[in-house]
Amino acid sequence: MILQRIIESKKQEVEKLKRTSDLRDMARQITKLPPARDFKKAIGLPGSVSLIAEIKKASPSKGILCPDFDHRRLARIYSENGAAAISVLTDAPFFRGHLAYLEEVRQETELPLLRKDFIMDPLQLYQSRLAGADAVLLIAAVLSDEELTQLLALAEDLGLQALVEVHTQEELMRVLQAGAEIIGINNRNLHTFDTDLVTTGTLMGLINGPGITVVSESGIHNREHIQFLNSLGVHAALVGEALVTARDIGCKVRELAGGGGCIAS
Ligand SMILES: O=C(O)c1ccccc1NCC(=O)[C@H](O)[C@H](O)COP(=O)(O)O
Repeated sequence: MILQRIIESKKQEVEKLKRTSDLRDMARQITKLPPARDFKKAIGLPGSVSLIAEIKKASPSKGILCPDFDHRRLARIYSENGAAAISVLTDAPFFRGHLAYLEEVRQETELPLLRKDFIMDPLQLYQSRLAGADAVLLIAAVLSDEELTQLLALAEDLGLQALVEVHTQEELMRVLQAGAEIIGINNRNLHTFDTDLVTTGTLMGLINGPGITVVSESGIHNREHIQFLNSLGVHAALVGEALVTARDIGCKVRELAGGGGCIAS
């Protein structure tokens, strides 16, 4: 499965990073930073679906999505047209992202920023906060219960919020048990890469605790999809491909964020 290949590559990347990083110095630098922005609050407005707009150059399933990719420009367009938060893919080998994109996007917008990567080690949380992230993605499928609990606690200590991603009922039960408060339901089947919003419909029905913010991720392309998610009570939609491949990106952001539509994009 692609996730296993990504994780093997990420483990090697993190081991290399550890050889050149001074965690204590990173922790010292973090104490000097202003507080992170409130990602959960920005995306959790009841009664509507907030847009988390993703800066995504490529994907393992589709290759290069955006040949004239410009992360700074995307951040400005997303901010000016009604996105509630921005997700920045920083994985290089599989998504052609870069940590520097996060730092540079931070200079373009005041919106909360999600670092989207494959986080499995505390060092990556320190690195994320220093690069300007307000929130990080934690993927239940690649973390044990113990790792998930530890990373959630450290993220909170560092002032980061965590979007915890699930694909199945079993993963959902694990992350609720671990105390996740922002849950991402990923509609992408990682074996086939097919997306189906029914995944959100199925898992959403199993979340009934108060204070949980739910994000539907992947395969969201148009206003009808957003309306369907709204009918389920989902708080936010995470969208990459439909935005970066749109002919008029600003229009597409407005269509998905509910601020007016666009024709033929
Ligand atoms: O995008 C992929 O092909 C992919 C493959 C394997 C693991 C993760 C993958 N995507 C990460 C994401 O979660 C998406 O970038 C995000 O949900 C936005 O999805 P989309 O709107 O469908 O680009």
